[in-house]
Amino acid sequence: MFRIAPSLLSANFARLGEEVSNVVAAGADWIHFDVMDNHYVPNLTIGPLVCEAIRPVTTAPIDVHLMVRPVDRIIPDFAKAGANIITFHPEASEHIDRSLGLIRDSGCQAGLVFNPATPLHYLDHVMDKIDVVLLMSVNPGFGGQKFIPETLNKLRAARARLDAYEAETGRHILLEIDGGVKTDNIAEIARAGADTFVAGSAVFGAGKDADAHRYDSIIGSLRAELATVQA
Ligand SMILES: O=C(CO)[C@@H](O)[C@H](O)COP(=O)(O)O
Repeated sequence: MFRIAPSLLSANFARLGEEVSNVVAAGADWIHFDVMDNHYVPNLTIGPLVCEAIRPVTTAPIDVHLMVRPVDRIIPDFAKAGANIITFHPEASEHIDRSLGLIRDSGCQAGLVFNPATPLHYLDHVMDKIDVVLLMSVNPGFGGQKFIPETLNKLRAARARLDAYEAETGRHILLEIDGGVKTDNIAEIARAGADTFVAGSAVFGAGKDADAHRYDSIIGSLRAELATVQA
């Protein structure tokens, strides 16, 4: 099963609730929520207050991607604000195992995020505490960047690793991709192993005026491309 997670980073912030309802009505599976701190990444976005504000608007899972350092003190705030999934960058955490535990203990699913040049070995020893692996296919901080093609090899390596883990334990870990996902590359990205697709500018760039019909059309096109791939 494939999941599409529009990234709010490219949404119209003046009409955020409406944007959330419209993309979910158009078939989005998750809402991707990018948290940037102007410290770990050179940009500043939204926090727990905004997460709390959109929570009543949808029952779709809110997928919080923390691009912040330090990580731990903000985790309980997002859990209280209604996040369902919380992911963070291992190099931004002092104690990766502890941060994953904090997320799980607060009732959310937990994941690690890998920048294009961050090695997958951060997964060693913590696989049992992970629900999602998120690979960045751009350097984090901004929407609208171009997909970095080398990410396809990294996806294949991550897929092999997660499949081997599932064969051994019976536990499925999601493999999410984020950055530069469009209708013309989503099928290739799925064939490389991703099952969950963050798309910011591809979705919201197509409907800056919060026109729900445009979201139907772009999410429909992304799904049509995915339908050509064996899940
Ligand atoms: O986390 C990030 C950027 O740091 C992403 O979620 C982007 O927001 C994806 O945007 P597009 O590349 O799809 O426009």
